[in-house]
Amino acid sequence: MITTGPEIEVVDVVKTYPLGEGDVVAVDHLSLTIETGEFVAVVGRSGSGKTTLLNLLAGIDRPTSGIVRVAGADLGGLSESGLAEWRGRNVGLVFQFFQLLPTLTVVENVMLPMDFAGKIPAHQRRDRAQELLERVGVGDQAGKLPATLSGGQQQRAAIARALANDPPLLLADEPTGNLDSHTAGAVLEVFADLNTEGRTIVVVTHERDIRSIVGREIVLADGRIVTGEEAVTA
Ligand SMILES: Nc1ncnc2c1ncn2[C@@H]1O[C@H](COP(=O)(O)OP(=O)(O)OP(=O)(O)O)[C@@H](O)[C@H]1O
Repeated sequence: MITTGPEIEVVDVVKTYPLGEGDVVAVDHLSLTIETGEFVAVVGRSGSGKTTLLNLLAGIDRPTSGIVRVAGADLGGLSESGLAEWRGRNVGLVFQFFQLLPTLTVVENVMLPMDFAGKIPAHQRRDRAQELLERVGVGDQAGKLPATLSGGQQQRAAIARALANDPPLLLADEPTGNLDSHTAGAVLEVFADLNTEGRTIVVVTHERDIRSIVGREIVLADGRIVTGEEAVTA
């Protein structure tokens, strides 16, 4: 994982969504830097812009204005296909509702991003997928269909899938939002372990205990980063 400069650099980014009676400003002149190897939580009330920010970092959305540099790339300079290729190699995504393909077995779900990116040689993919599933504690579930797993097991499988192409950066949007508190804590521990291996991790979350796990909390309110008193009440 050789990188130069910070893993993430956001400079004066604005994201607006057109709405009938005027634009919604989801991200409002936001700048931030996240260094390689950081574990950061993005918190804030519903509608504060957390998911929008994460989607900008993943290159799923493009900013209305401003610069987004992630994992060595200026995302504004990439075409749609360039973005998809960059994402496949550099970013692992984890979502609230796991989004495993229901007709593929768990191990096949983990192999899928390897097939798309072509970064891992074909003959290594199944063994690598199995190893990743074992790494996150669900190696014994590899041959099953996702629907037969518990929520926590499905999220572990989704994390293994996010690691498929060994990305330097993991982005997770409410990864524990659909789990009970005990299971949520265990899943957050998986992220913490992956962070100690040097991976940069950004998690959007509503978890109250997140501060004891992550290195830094970024508090959003109305599309801006807030600090001090403002952050406490946000
Ligand atoms: N596709 C869209 N079209 C129009 N408005 C949108 C769109 N996506 C988000 N918004 C608006 O942008 C603002 C920020 O939304 P966002 O989903 O980023 O917030 P959030 O902090 O992730 O909220 P939550 O915690 O509820 O998921 C909100 O006012 C939302 O209604």
